[in-house]
Order: sequence, then structure tokens, then C-alpha cells
Amino acid sequence: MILTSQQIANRVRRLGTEITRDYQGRDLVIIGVLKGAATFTVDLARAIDLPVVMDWAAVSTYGRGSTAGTPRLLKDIGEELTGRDVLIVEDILDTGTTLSWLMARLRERAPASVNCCVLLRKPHAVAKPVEPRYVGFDITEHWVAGYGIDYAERHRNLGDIHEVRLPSAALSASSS
Ligand SMILES: O=P(O)(O)OC[C@H]1O[C@H](OP(=O)(O)OP(=O)(O)O)[C@H](O)[C@@H]1O
Ligand SMILES: Nc1nc2[nH]cnc2c(=O)[nH]1
Repeated sequence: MILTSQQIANRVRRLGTEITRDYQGRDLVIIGVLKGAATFTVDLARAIDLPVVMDWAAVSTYGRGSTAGTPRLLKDIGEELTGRDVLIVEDILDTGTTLSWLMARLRERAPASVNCCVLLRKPHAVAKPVEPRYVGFDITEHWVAGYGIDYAERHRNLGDIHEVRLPSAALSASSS
């Protein structure tokens, strides 16, 4: 599996159009989740034709799914959220541990709404149910890297999204 930079750009443009339509007249705060969603968040924000506010959060999650420990906020946002419309932007929804925890924490701050936009949704997003309002692509459970997403902290700078072939950790080079 490979998602080319062109496929990603086309999808991001359409997501931006949808978000522009859905948030007309609202006070939209976009929160990108570091580090994986940094590239996607910036591209998505540029595809939205509204005066959005951008902020960043970082969450550390040890273990996933039923074995997950409690996630921790490594970096909090600076924006006040009371009465505002929050859109969390994530690169991957896998078990849902990260997003379900972050959405619950942000809801405690009395925003008008909290939704999320994920670029990639994996099939096992069931451990902690999360219903993203926007999804870029539904993908298989294979490990992926590129377009901000890492393999062992590397490859975030690739323009395409590649499948990582374990255990060699070679990146897929062609569509299949
Ligand atoms: O749905 P989940 O099972 O919680 O998995 C999804 C999370 O895992 C990855 O983050 P990671 O912890 O690798 O950090 P990073 O964004 O800094 O790469 C990804 O960026 C999501 O945040
Ligand atoms: N980097 C990376 N993190 C993940 N977290 C859950 N799935 C993935 C993946 O495919 N790649």
C-alpha cells in the first residue's frame, strides 16, 4: 500500500472544503496532535477558507488498547476553549486510546463542540470507540510511515505514505 503525495493532497483539499462548509460562522480552533499530525494539520489548515486558530498538543501513550496505561499530556494547548468549536487533527486512529483520552480532556474545558479529523483510520479502532467527523482514508492494519508519520522517529519527511515491511522495516516502493 502506498498513498502518493498527490492522492493525499487531493483528499486534504476535499476535507478542507467540507470543513469550510461545516464551520461557517463558527469560532474554529484546530488542534494538531504532535508529532505525527504536524504535516497534515498545516496542509489541512491551508485548505480551509476560514479564519481558523491553530494550536498544538502532544500526548504520550504507553501501551495501546486493553493494555494501555493512562495517556499523559506532554504539551498542553495555550488557547482558552470555552464556547469555541474544537477540531482535533490526528494522523492515525488505531486503537483510539490517544484520541478518546484527548477528546475527553478537552471536553472538560466547556467548548461548544469537540470533533476530530483523522487522516488514516485503521480497522481496529474499537478498543476505545471514537467517531471522527472526518476521515481521510480507511487503511489496513499495516504499519505506515511518511507525511509526518514516523518509523522509529524517522521518515516523517517523506511526501508519500508507505507501508513499513517488518521486520526489515523496508518501506514499500510501489503501489500494490
Ligand atoms: O489510536 P492509537 O492506538 O492511540 O494510535 C494512534 C496514535 O499513535 C501515533 O502516535 P505516537 O504515539 O506514535 O506519537 P507521534 O505522533 O509523536 O509519532 C499516532 O500519531 C497517533 O497519535
Ligand atoms: N508511526 C505509526 N504509528 C502508529 N500508531 C498506530 N499505527 C501506527 C502506524 O502505522 N505508524
